[in-house]
Amino acid sequence: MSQPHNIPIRKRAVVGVILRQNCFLTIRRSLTVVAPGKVCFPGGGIQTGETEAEALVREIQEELGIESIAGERLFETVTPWGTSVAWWHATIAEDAEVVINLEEVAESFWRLPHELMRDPDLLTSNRDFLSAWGQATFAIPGITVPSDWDDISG
Ligand SMILES: Nc1nc2c([nH]c(=O)n2[C@@H]2O[C@H](COP(=O)(O)OP(=O)(O)OP(=O)(O)O)[C@@H](O)[C@H]2O)c(=O)[nH]1
Repeated sequence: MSQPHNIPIRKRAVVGVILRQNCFLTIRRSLTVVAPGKVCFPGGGIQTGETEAEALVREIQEELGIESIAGERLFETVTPWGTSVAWWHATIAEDAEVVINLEEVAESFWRLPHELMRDPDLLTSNRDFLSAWGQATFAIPGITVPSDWDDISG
């Protein structure tokens, strides 16, 4: 765990870290969901009886209309509002075409790490996730930390 555990866990969620040519697949949340307009990875709450990997694949399908394969569990955090978030690497077909679900997602885009880090709309927890990656707390398959990461994240 990356954070102290004095926060009671009220909910469990999973998010998908998907890469293509050094870019992360990211979404801008729709204006009708929690944290409207914020930028983050696809993901959502884990339903009763679901494994994290099952929830991951379901959420990516629901939000982006693409099939994915759950890879490695990378990291775990607890948000200040009591959501335990499991961060998973996931893969999609090279030619997979994203079709966003407009009820949940306003837009999706591929972002280089520094572009994401500098986005003022990035969810704070995602900035923390990228910082931890930059400090080699965990590795993400298929991408290495940019050599100028300290300048980017500082
Ligand atoms: N989707 C998503 N949620 C994230 C990310 N990072 C992060 O801390 N979260 C947290 O994980 C939780 C689940 O996100 P969510 O709001 O999309 O899920 P939800 O249960 O409302 O939606 P759902 O109805 O699709 O399950 C929220 O507390 C959210 O703040 C991220 O990159 N993507």
